[in-house]
Amino acid sequence: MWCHLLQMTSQPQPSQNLTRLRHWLSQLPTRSEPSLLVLPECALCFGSEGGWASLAEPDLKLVPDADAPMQRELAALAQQHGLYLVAGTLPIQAEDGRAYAASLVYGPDGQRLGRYDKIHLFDVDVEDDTGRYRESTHTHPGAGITVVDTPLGRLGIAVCYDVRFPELFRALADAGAELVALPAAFTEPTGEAHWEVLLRARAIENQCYLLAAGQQGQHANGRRTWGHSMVVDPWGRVVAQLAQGEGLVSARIDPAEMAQIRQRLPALKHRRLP
Ligand SMILES: O=C(O)CNC(=O)[C@H](CS)NC(=O)CCC(=O)C(=O)O
Repeated sequence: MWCHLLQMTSQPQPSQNLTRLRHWLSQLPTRSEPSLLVLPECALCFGSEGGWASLAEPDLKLVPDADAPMQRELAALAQQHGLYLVAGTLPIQAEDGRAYAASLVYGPDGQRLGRYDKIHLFDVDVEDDTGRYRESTHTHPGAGITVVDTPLGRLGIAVCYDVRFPELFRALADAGAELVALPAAFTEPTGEAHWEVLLRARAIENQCYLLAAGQQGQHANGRRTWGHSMVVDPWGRVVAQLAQGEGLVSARIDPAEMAQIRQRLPALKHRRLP
């Protein structure tokens, strides 16, 4: 079975980004078995000053007749292309005027299979042109983990800065995750220093696939993102990668190989601390 990552250079307006997304979906190989596609963080609306919370939609599962064009379009695209889709993140309204950074998962019939809200928010000072990141001013943190069963295996979700918190990935592994999708928008300096090491460490220590789809390039607000979207296998090998530019990254998922790694090196069973 195949998984695909889409690396994007998303802009503030959903319509522009949807055009790019439709283009890349048309480039996907047609296969008889369903595949999985992971989009980057903020795939449909990236870096609009104050725009994030104003674009926020009600959760369509909770308010089925809501005006929620992004959620309706993503569900329709998953169905049209017969994909399991991890739709990056999009803003879902929070009670306090901020928005959750929600990563929604759709099945090939367009049904929504899960929602994960980014838990760890990027309130960090970085040595780049932006300098000061304070994600929590417009984003409400999530509070719980999410796993979804797919034909490729049990899929956990984490978002971007979450990759620095190994306890989240251990909780996903404890919940049976065999693949973890990671929509991201890493900064250039932190990406260059840490991105690949963090991804490979999370894959090795939890003996799972890491499916990390990043933003890359220059965005409307002047930010530059690191890209290097990659699939890491449970042995920690980078099996597919796109350093720069928009595009698809594809890799085969091999559940039998993962089972063999877990059997021969049963570190997850050798844990002695709680
Ligand atoms: O705000 C937006 O428009 C899109 N969201 C992001 O870019 C998010 C929050 S600012 N970025 C990260 O979490 C970077 C993490 C990172 O770079 C690291 O952990 O080193």
